[in-house]
Amino acid sequence: MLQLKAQPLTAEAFAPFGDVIDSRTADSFAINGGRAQRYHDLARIETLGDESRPLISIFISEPVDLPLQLTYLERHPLGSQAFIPMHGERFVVVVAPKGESIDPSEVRAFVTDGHQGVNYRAGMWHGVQSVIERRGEFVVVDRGGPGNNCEEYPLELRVEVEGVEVATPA
Ligand SMILES: NC(=O)N[C@@H](O)C(=O)O
Ligand code: NI
Repeated sequence: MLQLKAQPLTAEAFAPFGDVIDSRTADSFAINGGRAQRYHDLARIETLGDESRPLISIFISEPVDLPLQLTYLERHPLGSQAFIPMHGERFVVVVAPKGESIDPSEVRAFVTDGHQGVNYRAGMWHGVQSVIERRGEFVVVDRGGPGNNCEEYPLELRVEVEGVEVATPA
């Protein structure tokens, strides 16, 4: 079993896998007469294939137990997938580079700080949404349309997250 320790998520470390969505590290410009700031174009949405279109959904997810145990990673070959927490929820992000197989030495694990969302590039291997500490509500932006857009790769993973309260049952 592959054992990993989640590292704090940064845009630089996550850059090979996608975008970190965070107003604190993004440029912005004034709109609405100066009453609001627009943090513009924070992630690249990919929707591939005929009749594809972007979807906006909401996930309400129970927290995972820690250490996080995964038995596979998945990918969406036809589109990107973004997760944006609605109430400051933290989550574990496990990723591996695109390809027809996964080299265990290239798997990376991160933990978000509650302000951050992520956007996985199309075809990027990742663990399923894994909110920690409490039930989470996320805006999800990904791809709809024909074709199989979810493939799994079996991989036994155990991810430790330091300094996290144990989730209390809902
Ligand atoms: N199944 C689904 O919509 N979600 C997964 O793709 C995930 O990454 O959590
Ligand atoms: Ni996914």
